[in-house]
Amino acid sequence: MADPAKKPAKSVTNDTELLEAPAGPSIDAEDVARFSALAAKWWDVKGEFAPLHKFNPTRVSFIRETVQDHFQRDPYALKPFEGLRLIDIGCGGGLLSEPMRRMGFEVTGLDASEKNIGTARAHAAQGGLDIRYMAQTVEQLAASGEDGFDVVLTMEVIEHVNDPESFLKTCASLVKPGGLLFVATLNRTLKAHALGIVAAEYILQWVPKGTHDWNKFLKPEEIEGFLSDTGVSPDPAVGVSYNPITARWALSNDTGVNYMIVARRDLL
Ligand SMILES: C[S@@+](CC[C@H](N)C(=O)[O-])C[C@H]1O[C@@H](n2cnc3c(N)ncnc32)[C@H](O)[C@@H]1O
Ligand SMILES: [Mg+2]
Repeated sequence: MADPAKKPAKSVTNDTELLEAPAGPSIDAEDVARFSALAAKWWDVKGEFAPLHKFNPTRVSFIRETVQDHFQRDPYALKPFEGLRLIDIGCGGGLLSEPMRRMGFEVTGLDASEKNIGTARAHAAQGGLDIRYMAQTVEQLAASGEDGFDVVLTMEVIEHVNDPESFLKTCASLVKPGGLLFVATLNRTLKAHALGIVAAEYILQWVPKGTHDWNKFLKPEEIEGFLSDTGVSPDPAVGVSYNPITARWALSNDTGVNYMIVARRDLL
């Protein structure tokens, strides 16, 4: 297995680690291979994906509250989202797909890495969760004539793709009339470089070195620009910040490091 700290070779054809990654305009094969190499670690709360586990409760409750308000669902229901279709694009090991299924959504989890999908499937089966997992690119799914989704999630993925604009436009095309798109990523600021890369990868070593490329981080206005002619309208970005004193993540007004954007498609 490749050492995730070391960048795999560039060539797609000469590296077996990379062969399993489907090709497509948004695929950064090197990046997908880095996640594949860690596939077994997705559910290790103390492993390489510890930060995702740590901020999962914050983003899951944000999604829950936003969807509840938007679709006027009962906040006290055990499974408030029954009857709604959700797709988790770049689902990795299913850290979001699973809580979404538990809240009643009919869930499709899609990832470019066959190995990640293998981990996600095995974990969902252990928990008795019925989730449709697919090792595909979003472009392949969109081209297959798939019906739209009430909720489209692409969380912590866009900073890992090539051609983020075409990737996001394809994601937006999957949102049904009246539906929602959630995008989460890191901002291209000096602060995000200091905290998201220098601190997280080198000082605290929360994630393997090389996990992120600062040049691929996006400013909220760039995401808004990509969405401008897609028919989905973005709300203002919401920050997600880490408090080093309480060691907790929370929503905040500071979009300078991690942030999420919700965009809405009008009903026909
Ligand atoms: C940081 S992980 C995020 C996982 C998950 N969304 C979460 O937040 O828990 C990024 C994931 O995106 C996947 N990925 C990268 N580029 C992709 C693409 N173009 N299409 C689909 N998945 C992609 C990787 O394989 C990896 O599993
Ligand atoms: Mg990331």
